[in-house]
Amino acid sequence: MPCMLIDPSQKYGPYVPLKLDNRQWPTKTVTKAPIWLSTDLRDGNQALACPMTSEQKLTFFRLLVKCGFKEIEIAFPSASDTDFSFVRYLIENNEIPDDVWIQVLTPAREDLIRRSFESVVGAKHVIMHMYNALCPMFRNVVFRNSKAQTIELATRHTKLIRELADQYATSHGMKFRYEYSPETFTQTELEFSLEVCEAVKEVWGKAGPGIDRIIFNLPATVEVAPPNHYADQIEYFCAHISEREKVIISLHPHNDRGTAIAAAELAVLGGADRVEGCLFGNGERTGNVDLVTLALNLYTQGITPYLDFSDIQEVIDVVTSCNNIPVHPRHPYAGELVFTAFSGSHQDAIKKGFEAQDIRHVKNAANGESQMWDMPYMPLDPADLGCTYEAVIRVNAQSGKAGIAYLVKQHLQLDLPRKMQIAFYKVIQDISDREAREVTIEDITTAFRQTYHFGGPNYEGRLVLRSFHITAEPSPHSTNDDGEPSDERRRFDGTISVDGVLRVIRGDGNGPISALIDALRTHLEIDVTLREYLEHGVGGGQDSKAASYIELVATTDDVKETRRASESWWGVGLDSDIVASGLRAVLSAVNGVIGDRELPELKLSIGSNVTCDKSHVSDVIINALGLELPRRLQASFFEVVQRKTHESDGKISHDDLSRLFQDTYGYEVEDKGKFSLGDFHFERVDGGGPLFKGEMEIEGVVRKVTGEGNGPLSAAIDALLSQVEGTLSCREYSEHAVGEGSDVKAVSFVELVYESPGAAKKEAAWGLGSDTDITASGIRAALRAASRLDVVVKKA
Ligand SMILES: CC(=O)SCCNC(=O)CCNC(=O)[C@H](O)C(C)(C)COP(=O)(O)OP(=O)(O)OC[C@H]1O[C@@H](n2cnc3c(N)ncnc32)[C@H](O)[C@@H]1OP(=O)(O)O
Ligand SMILES: CC(C)C(=O)C(=O)O
Repeated sequence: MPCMLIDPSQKYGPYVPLKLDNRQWPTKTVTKAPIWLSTDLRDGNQALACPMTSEQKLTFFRLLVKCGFKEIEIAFPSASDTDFSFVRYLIENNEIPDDVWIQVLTPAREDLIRRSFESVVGAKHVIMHMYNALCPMFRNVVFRNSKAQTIELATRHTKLIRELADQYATSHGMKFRYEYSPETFTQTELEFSLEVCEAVKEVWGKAGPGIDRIIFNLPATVEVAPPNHYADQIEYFCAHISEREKVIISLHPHNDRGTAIAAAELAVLGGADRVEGCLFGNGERTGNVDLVTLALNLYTQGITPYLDFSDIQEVIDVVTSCNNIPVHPRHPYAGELVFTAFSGSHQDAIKKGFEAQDIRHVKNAANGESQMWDMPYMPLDPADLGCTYEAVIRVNAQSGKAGIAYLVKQHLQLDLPRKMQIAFYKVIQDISDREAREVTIEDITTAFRQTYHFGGPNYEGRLVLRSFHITAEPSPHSTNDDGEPSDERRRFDGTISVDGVLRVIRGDGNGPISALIDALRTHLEIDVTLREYLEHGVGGGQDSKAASYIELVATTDDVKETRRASESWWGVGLDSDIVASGLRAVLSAVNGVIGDRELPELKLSIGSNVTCDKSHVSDVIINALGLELPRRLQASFFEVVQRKTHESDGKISHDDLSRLFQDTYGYEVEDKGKFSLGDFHFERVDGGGPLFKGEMEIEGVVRKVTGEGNGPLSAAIDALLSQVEGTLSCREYSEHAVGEGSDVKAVSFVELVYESPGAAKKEAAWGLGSDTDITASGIRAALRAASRLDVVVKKA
C-alpha cells in the first residue's frame, strides 16, 4: 500500500533558487495598494463542481462593483453558453459602471478568440486576456511544442487580438487593453518567459504609458516554491523586461503550499503593480490568493486598500451563497471566530486593552490626536467591518475571570472588583464544567442575577430592602481614642421583606452599612462583618446610578480571624441613591450568607397573643372598628405597628393598636389633617366627566378649588393637585359600608402616590374617610392620605 516515503527526495526535487545578487525586495515596505482584479467570476467559477448560474454571477458581479473593484474578469466566454450569455447580459443591461474594466479570458486559439470578441461587443472598457503555458512540462507534454513554436503560438494570437481589437474599437467605439499570461510562469525558465513576453509586447505594438500599458500577468499556476522565490522571480522580471513604464506586472498566485498571501505580498515588494485573486481565496484546488485578506492586511497597516469591506457579513453571505462553499470559521478577518477569545489570558488582555484604549482615546481626543487602534490579540477593530463587539469574548471551560467580568460589564454595566470577579468566575466555571459547553451571555447574566439576587422581582432573594431612613445620631463618646471629636453615628430604620413578610428593623453604626449590619444582627441573628466595599457610577446625567459591591464574612470571636476568613460572600447593589445602593449590596451578600437557614420569627404580641402576624393585626381592626383592610393596607399597617412597638419589645394592647390605626390613617379622629374637605358639589361638563367645585381647607386656610376627572374621586384629586407642586395619583381605592340601619355609613380606603418636583423617588400613603355619602367618604380618604405625605403646597 502506498504511503509517505522515508526519503521523499527519491520522489520529489527541491525548487531551484534564483541566483539574484543584491535583491531589493527584502528591505522594501509597501506604501500603497496594488491594482486589484477579481477573477471570481472566471477562475473561481471554473473551480466549482456546479459553476454559478447567471443569476448568481450577476449577484456576485454587483457585489464586486459595490466593494470597489475597477477590474473584474467576468468570464471565459468561449467556454460555455452560460458564460457567453452572462457577458452579453451585463453589457446589454448596462450593469457595468463606466469606470470598471471587464476582462475576459481566452486561450491562444483563433476560434475561441473570435468568440470572445463577439461576447464583448458594445462594452466600453475591455481587457482581452490571453494565456498559453510556457514551462518545459507543458511544452513537451501538453502542447508538444518547441520554444520557438511556443513563442509563435503566443505572438500569432496576440497579432489576431490586436487586429480584432482595432477592428472592434473602430466599429463599436470600444476601448481595449491587452493582458498576456505566460501560464506556469513560476515553473518556466525566467529568461524564456522574458523572451516570450518581449515578443508579445512587440507584436501587440500598442504598449504605452498609463492606461495603455500592456499587462503581463505572471501566474504561480501551481505554487511550487516558497514566497521569497516568487518575489525573486518577479523582481528579476521587473528588472529585465524592456520599457518597464509601458508594462503592468500582475500577480496571479495560487495557494498550493498555503503561502499565496505571503507570495503576493513579497512579490508586490518585488515590483508587481497588480494582483489577481478571489474573495476568500476561492479557485482551482487550494484556491487563488484571497483578496479580502490582502486588502485588509494593508488596511491594518494604515494603507487605504481601495476595497470596501465595511459590511463583511454581506460579502460573506453573497460569496458563500454563490460558491456554495462556507468561509472557514478561522478565516482571517471574516471567519466567525476571528474576533473571538475563549481563553482566559487572552480575554484578560483584551479587557485591559479596551479599558486602556478608552482612556487613551479620551486623552487623544482632548489633544486633537488620532485615535490609534492598539489592542492585544486584535489587529483590527471589528466595528470597521460592521461587526459588533458582542462575540469578542466567549466563555467555555478555558476562560478566566477577566473574560467573564468583561461580559458582565458589557451587558450589566457592572465593573466587578477583582475579588468578586474571582468569586463569580467559580460560579461560571461550575456551569461550563458541568455542562461541557460554551456558556452563553444569557447564561452568564442569568447566573449573575441568580447568584447576587440582582435585577428585579424575578431574582429577589429572601431578604429585600423595601424602605429605609438613615438618621444621624450624636456619638455616645465625645472624643475618639486619639482625643479627636468623634464622628456622628448613623441609625438605620427600615423595612425589609423577609421571606415575603415585611419586617421593620433598626440598627446603629458608624455609617449606613454598619447600621444595617447591626440591624440584621439584632433582629435576624445574622452576624456578619464587612470586609470590602467599593462603588462606581453607572451611566450619566439624570439616569446615573451607583453600583456598590460588598464582601461579607461571618463574624467570629477573634477579630483577626474574622478578617482572614477564607469563606466570604459578595453582593451587589444598584440604585440612583448611593446609600440605597450600598444597603442593597449588603442584602445581596446576606442572601448568600443565609442560604436556606431558618431565620428567627418576628416577635410581635398583641394583647396576650404572643406571635402575631399581619392577619392578626387586621383581625383586631375588624373586631374593634369593623373595618376590612385592603391587603396592601394590612401590610402597610403591620409595618407601622412594628415600628411603634420597637421600644416596647414588640408588645401592644388591643386598644393601643386600634388607636394607632385611627391616628395613623385619620379614621374618626378630631385632628383634621393638613388637607380637609368643605362644601362641594359636582357639575357635568358637556362630553366630559364630572367637574368638582368646592372648598378645601389647606394648612388652615380655606381655598376654593375646581377639578375635572373621569369620576368624582379623580375630579377631587385633580382639584387638590391644582393646589400642590408635583404630581399626585391614586394607586388603590376601595370602600365598604359599616354600621346598620340609619347609622350606616361608607368607609373609603385610598392610597395616594406623590412625586414632588425634582424628587428621585415617589412617596405613597394610605388614608381613610367615612361619611354617609360615599363620594364624600372617598374624597376625605384621599385628603387624609395627602395629609400624611410631604406634599408641597402652592402659595395661595
Ligand atoms: C490555468 C487556468 O485556469 S486557464 C483557464 C482554464 N479554463 C478553461 O479551461 C475553461 C474551460 N475550458 C473549456 O471550456 C475547454 O477546455 C475549451 C472550450 C477552452 C477548449 O475545449 P476543447 O477544444 O475541447 O479542448 P480541451 O478542453 O480538450 O483542451 C485541451 C486542448 O487545448 C490546448 N490548450 C490548452 N491550453 C491552451 C492555450 N492556453 N492556448 C491554446 N491551446 C491550449 C491543449 O494543448 C489541448 O490541445 P489538443 O487537443 O490539440 O491536444
Ligand atoms: C490563465 C492563468 C493566468 C491562470 O489562471 C493560472 O495560471 O492559474
